[in-house]
Amino acid sequence: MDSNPPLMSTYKKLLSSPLNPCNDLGVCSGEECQLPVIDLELLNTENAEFCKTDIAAAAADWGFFQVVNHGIPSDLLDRIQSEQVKLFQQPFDKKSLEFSANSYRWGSPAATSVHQLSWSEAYHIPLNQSHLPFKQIARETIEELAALLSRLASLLAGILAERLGRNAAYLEEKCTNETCYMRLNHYPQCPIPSNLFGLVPHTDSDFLTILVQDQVGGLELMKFGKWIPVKPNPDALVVNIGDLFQAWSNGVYKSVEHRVVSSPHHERYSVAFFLCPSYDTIIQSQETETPIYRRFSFREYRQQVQEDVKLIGHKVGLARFLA
Ligand SMILES: O=C(O)CCC(=O)C(=O)O
Ligand SMILES: [Fe+2]
Repeated sequence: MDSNPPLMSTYKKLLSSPLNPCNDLGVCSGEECQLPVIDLELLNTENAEFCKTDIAAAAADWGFFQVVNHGIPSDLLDRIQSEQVKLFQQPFDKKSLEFSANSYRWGSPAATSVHQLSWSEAYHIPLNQSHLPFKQIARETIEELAALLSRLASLLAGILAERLGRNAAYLEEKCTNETCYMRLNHYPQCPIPSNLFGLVPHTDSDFLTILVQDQVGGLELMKFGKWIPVKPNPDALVVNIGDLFQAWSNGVYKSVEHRVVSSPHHERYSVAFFLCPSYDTIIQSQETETPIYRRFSFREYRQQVQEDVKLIGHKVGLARFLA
């Protein structure tokens, strides 16, 4: 019994349509880049202030950076990886029958063009649930990782807030398990020779995201108008700024577009942690600044994103919230 979702048969028509050539996705052949690497151990030394400055500079220049000495034990990362393999290796029928559309996604249900097609499957794990939507994965492993990533995300968000001269405790107070979530991603090997998207280009609708990825590669980010592949670093986690931080920082920190390109040779796994505030949190820049964006609540933002995806097939994001 096959464990991979029936992506090929479902999208056969779309993939063979001459109106939809899949060789023009702008898949990059550019050089892999080494994102800024921040050694978090420095926060415990007399160089802590330099380290914080580097974090804020990376968030402003790149919107993406890597962290090493991040405090997540490597054996926990190994454990989550093998749990994830076990979970996705279950027969597809079981995965699709057992889990609601809210907790399991495969492909791109609404895709009408290859540009909207994601060659992947994913589990959504809200942290406010006392039970996981599935029994097949060790709950303790997920909870252990979620707790550590949540602490790390708060630490980084606090530093980024402080560097803006804003109250560092504010984000900690607003971003609780009530709305934060994790996503387990699986990108099956893709037999189409001209690579398709594993995950379509997007920005994240949160304050910041922490990504645990394996060594396969495929993540790319937009910089200087070009797609740049991120070289996996076995010791590092990838951090990226989301839309809410871009708005809250009045454009200082950048929510950068990113995507995953599928591989014809390897499958790939990743885990993402999304730092989100409670739904009624108001996102606004400091009063002393001329705002780029109008003030909005996280609830309003999420609803608008969902509405846009439903009505026009993609997220518009912050461009809808200009002042
Ligand atoms: O798997 C990856 O490398 C990126 C995942 C991602 O961007 C997301 O889940 O929002
Ligand atoms: Fe993302």
